[in-house]
Amino acid sequence: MGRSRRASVRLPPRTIVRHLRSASLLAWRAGRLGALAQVLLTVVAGVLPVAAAWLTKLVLDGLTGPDSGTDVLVLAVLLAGVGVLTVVVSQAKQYAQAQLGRSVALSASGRLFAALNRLVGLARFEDPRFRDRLELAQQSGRAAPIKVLGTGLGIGQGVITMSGFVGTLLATGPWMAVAVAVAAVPTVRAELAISRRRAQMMWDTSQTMRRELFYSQLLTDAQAAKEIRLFGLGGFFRRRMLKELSTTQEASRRVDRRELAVQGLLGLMGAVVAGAGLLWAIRAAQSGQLTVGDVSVFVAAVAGTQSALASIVRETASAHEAMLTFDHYQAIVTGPPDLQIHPRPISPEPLRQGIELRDVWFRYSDEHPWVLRGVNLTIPVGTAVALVGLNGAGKSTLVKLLCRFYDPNRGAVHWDGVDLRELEVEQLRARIGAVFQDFMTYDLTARENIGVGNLTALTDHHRITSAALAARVHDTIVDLPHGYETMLTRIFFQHADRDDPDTGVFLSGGQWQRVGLARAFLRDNPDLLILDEPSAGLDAEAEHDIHQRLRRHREGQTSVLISHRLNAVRDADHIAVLADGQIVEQGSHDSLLTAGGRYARLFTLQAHGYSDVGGVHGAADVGAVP
Ligand SMILES: Nc1ncnc2c1ncn2[C@@H]1O[C@H](COP(=O)(O)OP(=O)(O)OP(=O)(O)O)[C@@H](O)[C@H]1O
Repeated sequence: MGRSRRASVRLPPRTIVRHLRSASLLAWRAGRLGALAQVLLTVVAGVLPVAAAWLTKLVLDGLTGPDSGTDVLVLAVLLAGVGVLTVVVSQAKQYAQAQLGRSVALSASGRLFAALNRLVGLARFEDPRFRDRLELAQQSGRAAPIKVLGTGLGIGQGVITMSGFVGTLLATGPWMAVAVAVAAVPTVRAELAISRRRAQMMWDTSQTMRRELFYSQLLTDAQAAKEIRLFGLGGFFRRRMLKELSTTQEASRRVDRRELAVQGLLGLMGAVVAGAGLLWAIRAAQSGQLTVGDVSVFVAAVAGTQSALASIVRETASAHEAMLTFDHYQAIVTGPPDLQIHPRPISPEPLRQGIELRDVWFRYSDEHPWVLRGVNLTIPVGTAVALVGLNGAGKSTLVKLLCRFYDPNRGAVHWDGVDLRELEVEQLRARIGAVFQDFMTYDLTARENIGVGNLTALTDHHRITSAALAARVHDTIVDLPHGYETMLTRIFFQHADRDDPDTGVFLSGGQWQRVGLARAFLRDNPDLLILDEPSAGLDAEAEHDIHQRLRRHREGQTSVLISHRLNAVRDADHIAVLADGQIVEQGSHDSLLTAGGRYARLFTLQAHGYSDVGGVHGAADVGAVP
């Protein structure tokens, strides 16, 4: 944990005040009625202890004084009423707080995820510091506004109670009011220091917490279960998870211990002050200076002032801590865009000439090596361009730049001569259809798994089935227990349904791949079709079939195809070979074979591999070539 991580929890007072305002506004906008109810109940809750103390005094004085009569009974009934009201108000406050908490959680999560969706690129999601922030932001966005309101009201309640008791103290033993106030000064400092320490601890342990979460999710993940069992990794990951958990716990134990020591000392000091006051009050009562009722209200006033003051200090420290973590929420919600946003973005026109990469240099961050080093490539409209290269050559990175998930560090990608940075990014992506190597398998129905490829067609049965037919997965889907409405997961079902196949199914890897293809086909005639290893999980027959279909589907369309099976790319109009971050060869299949370079070597190697075993279609993985 570096120095920068430690420094980040200190906030200037101006920022704290700004966060306080934002958090209060968030709570207020989320539930005005709930917030008002809280304020009202807090005022009542603040007055009640003072009323109870005074009524007790009056009852005691009535009982022991000369004119005891029916008034005492009335006072006793009032005292009992205050007792009942205290319980009712406390319960009502709890309910109002929980209700407000729910509204704030809804509103805060809505804002946070809207901010995440505004990030158009991928870099932030891959930045560990951002992920740490996100983890804390999810907690603090929901908790901080409630805490701020709660602490604000808690302080208000404390002030009301304290004012009542301080008045009482001033009337009975004014020096006691001063002593209680002076004893509170170190408490304020200590509580604020502890709150800072706790916020620091949360930031310092955020990575450990994320790792613990990662291991615990891994141990419960259905997909990971296979390897974990085969390789006997259960104990290994469990130990790692427990280690991370105990590291986090150790850090929080250290803060708890310090808090315990500080609280103990402060409690001792408070007890000494209260004890001295009690002695004085008893002596004063013995000498006839105070009545029994006076002693009771004095003792209640000392205890009440101390506890109200302690609660004010605690609440202040808690608000301070909440603001330190709320900073992460604010940083994400009000953070700058991840990619450069053009002030007046152009709406991209249908592709007429082509896409061009001009001297594109790219690396994932300053700490990473260059992946692309001056790539120049033209993808003319209506042509199929294949990207070929060893594992890690940068093929997927290049297509991610075409979708503008990242911007090049140097050079530019042009869409009909316009830099992608000048185009409206959502509209650009609406013109691109893609199947990625690591496509998603959603825990949704078959229809939705295809429909997410184009939300306007989500409920259009005809379009969904056409896409499924094109990807040759329609027959598989209609054979499922509920056809297109079958859930392609079994993770959401109740225990009682676990043996019922109707509740959801698992697809094979190849079947999923076809669903992924159908998803891409749902985009009507995209201007650019990206196929990054679209057939890696298919059997030889299916692969051949899919490639035939893709060929037809691509016909006349602008497409970029990545495949390690060179047989699948030989029909492309143009083949570009990537190596060492550059295009080292390009041309048609025939011209590249004639040139006898890298492509020719790889193709011959694969072809030999197949002729050795008598195969015809497909080829071995280029990445396997040393
Ligand atoms: N998100 C990322 N952050 C940092 N480095 C990355 C990231 N994605 C890829 N890389 C690195 O960039 C390089 C190129 O990766 P890329 O996935 O583009 O290669 P590829 O040619 O598609 O490989 P493959 O054939 O194995 O799919 C690799 O060295 C990889 O480690």
